[in-house]
Amino acid sequence: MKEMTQLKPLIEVDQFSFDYEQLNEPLVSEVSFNINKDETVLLMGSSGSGKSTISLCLNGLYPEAVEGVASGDIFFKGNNIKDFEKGELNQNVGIVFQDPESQFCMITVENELAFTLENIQTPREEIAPKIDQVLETIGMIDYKYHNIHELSGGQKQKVALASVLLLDPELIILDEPTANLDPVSSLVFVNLIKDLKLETQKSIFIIEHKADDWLTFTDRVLVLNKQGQLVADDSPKSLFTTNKTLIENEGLFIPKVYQKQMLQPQNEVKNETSEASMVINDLSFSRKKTLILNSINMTLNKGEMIAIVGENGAGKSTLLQLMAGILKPKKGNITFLGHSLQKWKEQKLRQHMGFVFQNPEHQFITDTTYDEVSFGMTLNGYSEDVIKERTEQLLQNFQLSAHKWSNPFALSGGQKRRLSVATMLDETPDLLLFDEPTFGQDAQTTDELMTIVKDLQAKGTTIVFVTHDMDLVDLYCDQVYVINDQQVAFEGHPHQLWKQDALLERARLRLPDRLRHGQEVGETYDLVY
Ligand SMILES: Nc1ncnc2c1ncn2[C@@H]1O[C@H](COP(=O)(O)OP(=O)(O)OP(=O)(O)O)[C@@H](O)[C@H]1O
Ligand SMILES: Nc1ncnc2c1ncn2[C@@H]1O[C@H](COP(=O)(O)OP(=O)(O)OP(=O)(O)O)[C@@H](O)[C@H]1O
Repeated sequence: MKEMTQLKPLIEVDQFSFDYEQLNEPLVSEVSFNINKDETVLLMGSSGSGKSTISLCLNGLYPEAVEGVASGDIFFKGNNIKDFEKGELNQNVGIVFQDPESQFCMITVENELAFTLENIQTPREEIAPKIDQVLETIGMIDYKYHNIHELSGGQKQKVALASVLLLDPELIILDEPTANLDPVSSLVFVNLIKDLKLETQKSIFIIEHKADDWLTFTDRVLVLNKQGQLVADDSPKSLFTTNKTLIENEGLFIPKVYQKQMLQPQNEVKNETSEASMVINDLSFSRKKTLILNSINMTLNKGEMIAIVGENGAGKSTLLQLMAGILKPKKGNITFLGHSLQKWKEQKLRQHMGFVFQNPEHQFITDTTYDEVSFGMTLNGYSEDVIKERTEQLLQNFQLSAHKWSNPFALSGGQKRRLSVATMLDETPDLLLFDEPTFGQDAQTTDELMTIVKDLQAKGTTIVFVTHDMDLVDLYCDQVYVINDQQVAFEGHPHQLWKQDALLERARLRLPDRLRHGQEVGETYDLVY
């Protein structure tokens, strides 16, 4: 497959369909589109519509790696990808997976990147400088010798990107690449891809639910509908102005610059009862002699919605795991419902407190979506009728009924996240701890998920979530904590936080959409690591 015709589109997808054997209906139906050299194409579609599946077909991983059947054709520079040798396409079409963890083969960051370079026969003497250069570019040089499994979610995502950059492919596919990045890292990342494209004329294919930051260099937007058909292939401007209804009907996010009216948060309301659900006193925690959290004090009141924010690696997930009793504090103590967390019996604690992991896969323990939701109720001895009724209801609320008998690991990224939340709601907990609750969701599922969470809050549940989504903080939270330099750098209502310019910058946060006045498409930021 050495001869490649330059004039053809880089990628040509012709009447392409895809069926998973486990699904009753075809997932992707007769989709046709091109990606030309030097083009940036954005693919949008509701959660579960088949976006990741298409991207994995573009670099030839699917259908071979799954129980699925494809029809139609995909061409790379005029050559059918079926005719490529194994691995040959990977160098030309690089992909950053939605779940970066599924991408790694080695233990340390350095070895992972060296492995990538060795696979493409990079001369030995070039390996070390190339690794240093790419780690500098993505702001991860300090983590060169770290174990990958000990990195935070955002740090893992950056390493996955570094790996693909080293391959230097002609087409880079990015499947929700900024989902785990803090707001400034996310913008830095987008600008990095933009510069890369300008300098090297690479083609970029992005899957994102929120298109905003990508618009300055997106040539075309494709929209996949819920039936797996391609219903739009247009410039962003034309699509988001003349075809807005289509986007709304598919439940997708309309970029801020094309919205007439932004959603407004509720007014600041003082919680009159102020009864504490959890109190954290002088909490410190270290990992491998590195201090992660230093003397944290927090009081989480009953029935409040509380966000924890901060840059990648700040210690947010660590703090949440300490609150859940999964990690034990080195110093200080945590009281939950008036009793020391350490004194709670595991089973009792789980009845009163729900915890949703950052990576939903870390939570799955059964073989079907149905069993995953009903597991807790079975353990707690509920009657079969009650279990069936509640499970069916939860599956319906989280748009998972059609996937009742699917293996949780075979769900789409967004579906996995919804399942991991549903499993915690078999009872109404006193405290619900979420690590990135809405990551990977489209506009409609974000809205539905937050409505469910708000209903729980109305019933008295205290909700704590870690997030990089400042709109979520702005719209829903009563209280926000900023973790910076191992400490609580801010505590208060989100409205107060948005006034703290210096802190926002230090903690790599951005204002929510509604407050970014006068910042048109093309917003640039003074971006330095
Ligand atoms: N199992 C582990 N062993 C050692 N260090 C770890 C481990 N897990 C995380 N860390 C380190 O602890 C620090 C805090 O990680 P944590 O996951 O709490 O950050 P975070 O604020 O949730 O980040 P993100 O926004 O990227 O998810 C990071 O520097 C990370 O590299
Ligand atoms: N390996 C698999 N086996 C069976 N079904 C699968 C498999 N992978 C994905 N699916 C199903 O195919 C559908 C599309 O999944 P895909 O990951 O392509 O969606 P997506 O549009 O990327 O969604 P999201 O925005 O939530 O990431 C989902 O309903 C999912 O359950």
